[in-house]
Amino acid sequence: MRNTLMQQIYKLAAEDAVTAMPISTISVVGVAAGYRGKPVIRDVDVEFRGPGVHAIIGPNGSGKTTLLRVITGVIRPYRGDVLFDGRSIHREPEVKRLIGYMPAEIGLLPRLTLYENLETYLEILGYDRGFLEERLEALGRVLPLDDILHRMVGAMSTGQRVRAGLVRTLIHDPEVVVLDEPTRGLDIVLARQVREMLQDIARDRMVIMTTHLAHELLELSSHVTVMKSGRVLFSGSIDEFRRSLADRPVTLHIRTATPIDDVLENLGVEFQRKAYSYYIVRLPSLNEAPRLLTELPRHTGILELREDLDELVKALYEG
Ligand SMILES: Nc1ncnc2c1ncn2[C@@H]1O[C@H](COP(=O)(O)OP(=O)(O)OP(=O)(O)O)[C@@H](O)[C@H]1O
Repeated sequence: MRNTLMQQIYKLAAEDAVTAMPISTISVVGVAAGYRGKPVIRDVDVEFRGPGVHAIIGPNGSGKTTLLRVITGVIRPYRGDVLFDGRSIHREPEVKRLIGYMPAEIGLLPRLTLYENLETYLEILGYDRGFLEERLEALGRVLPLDDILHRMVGAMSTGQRVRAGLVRTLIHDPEVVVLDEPTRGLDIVLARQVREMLQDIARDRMVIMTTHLAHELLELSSHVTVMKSGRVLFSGSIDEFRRSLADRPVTLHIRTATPIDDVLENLGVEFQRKAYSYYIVRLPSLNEAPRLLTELPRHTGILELREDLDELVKALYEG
């Protein structure tokens, strides 16, 4: 087994949290929600069951973030409810303590240090300072905190801010971890580290996250929920989703450190070189992506990778 960061964190968490019981089911029941009285999600019925990564995908503006906000109790639905093993997050506020939520904007106050953010956050949740020190000691044994703990959040680099955001998200040892595009804006190496952490967390806990990246979806997720125009179009296992994608082509935009024409030729994929080391690769099916993305780093650095998951989802559900 890999001795990664999160395995260690969760070993510690298991020692700390003797009484914690994993949440086995989150049920979103008949939810309509939105802003200023206007619903942006409607008739949403979906269930997240068991440990693993539950990905929510869908085009921009389809309501993914709004759904996460309803699940985490940040906004109240106009209709319906969200039940954590039968307990309503909207009617029983203590249920919120079971969740660690990292919004797309990370959710830290920029004028405070990480430490001050953590103090404020735990105070809101009703924990005392002793608990903060205890958890920091546990997390600090495995997650580098020295360079970020007393740094003002507004002065952090993107990678530091995401690391700080994860510390804040995990500080109260949550049963359910909810993340809005956690790898957005990260370089390839850091994004991979974050994915490894999430995989480890998801061994025994529920992780619910949004993504726009097809390869991230296939690499990480056990379950997928597809949203479009505020409604859920599909919710099921990654295997069911893969089967529905089996014959769909996908286009990847890849920038590499050095040219890789011969590597791509050997892999037998269709490609166009647009500039010195910028390629457009057309795969016959999205299921081919993991093979390609495992092979390429053996030959050169990948500087940038984009795939149009939205386009794929659109093609799937409109055509
Ligand atoms: N705070 C807000 N106030 C008013 N409208 C909002 C607010 N947040 C989101 N919306 C609107 O709700 C709709 C759904 O947005 P949401 O952010 O949930 O979608 P999304 O699927 O997460 O999009 P993206 O992929 O771009 O992050 C959009 O039309 C958006 O403009």
